[in-house]
Amino acid sequence: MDEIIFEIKDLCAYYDTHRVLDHINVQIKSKRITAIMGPSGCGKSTFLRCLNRLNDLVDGFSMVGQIFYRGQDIYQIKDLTQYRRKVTMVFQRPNPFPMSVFDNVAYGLRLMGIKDRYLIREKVENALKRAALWDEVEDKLKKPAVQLSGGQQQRLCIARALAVEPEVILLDEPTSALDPIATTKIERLLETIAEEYTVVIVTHSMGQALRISDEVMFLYQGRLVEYGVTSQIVKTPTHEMTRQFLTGKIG
Ligand SMILES: Nc1ncnc2c1ncn2[C@@H]1O[C@H](COP(=O)(O)OP(=O)(O)OP(=O)(O)O)[C@@H](O)[C@H]1O
Repeated sequence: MDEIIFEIKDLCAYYDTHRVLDHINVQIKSKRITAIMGPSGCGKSTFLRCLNRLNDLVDGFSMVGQIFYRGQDIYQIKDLTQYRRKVTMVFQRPNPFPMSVFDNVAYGLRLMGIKDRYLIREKVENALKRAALWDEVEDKLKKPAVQLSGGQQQRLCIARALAVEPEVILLDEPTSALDPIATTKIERLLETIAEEYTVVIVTHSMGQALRISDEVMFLYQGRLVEYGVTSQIVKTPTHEMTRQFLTGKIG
């Protein structure tokens, strides 16, 4: 039986009075890659950001409905830092901190109160290896992270997320600023980490969704118009909007 990690019940989201998510009901499976697709402005990023409450501080944002993470209503959670350690986010543009490669990955570990230098070193190395970056940076650990290439910086951000041992990695178009080679490396990496983690990714690329995702959610004007196994939906979409999106008539 597939384990459900997120259950979203009747989620509506608003910026002031503008409704951008419209009665979304969906369950997201654990240790799978779920892609969120749909035309520009349909609410993909807003949905993703709801999953770790990143919209909380956005002016004018409000929502109704419920999001359960492992059965717990996330809007009842008091310790958001702890929650965001479990449900972490990687953004569209790589955003390494202005510090060394090593310190970027060690940052969250130190924040957790880990002081043992050997343990930090071991966890940093491990995270960089899981992010398929170790071989490229093992002799650059003390160099500023901003000196890495864009693709390396994005894998560093993924390593930073992995270091604190999350359960879910949310990614908002993580490859849109990268070239095809860097994109392929990130896609391979996501496929590998999905054996251990739940991955939810916003992507504009049908090819990317097909290559890496198990399930896909199609949003259209804030509504979830289709959800299911990616290969099946691509072959036989049931909704007219999905069909139009797949054939490039809307995008
Ligand atoms: N901070 C904000 N304040 C007001 N409106 C917003 C804000 N952020 C997003 N919106 C609006 O909410 C709607 C959904 O935006 P969202 O970024 O979630 O869509 P998206 O599908 O991710 O778009 P894209 O593919 O272009 O990134 C859009 O109409 C957008 O203009």
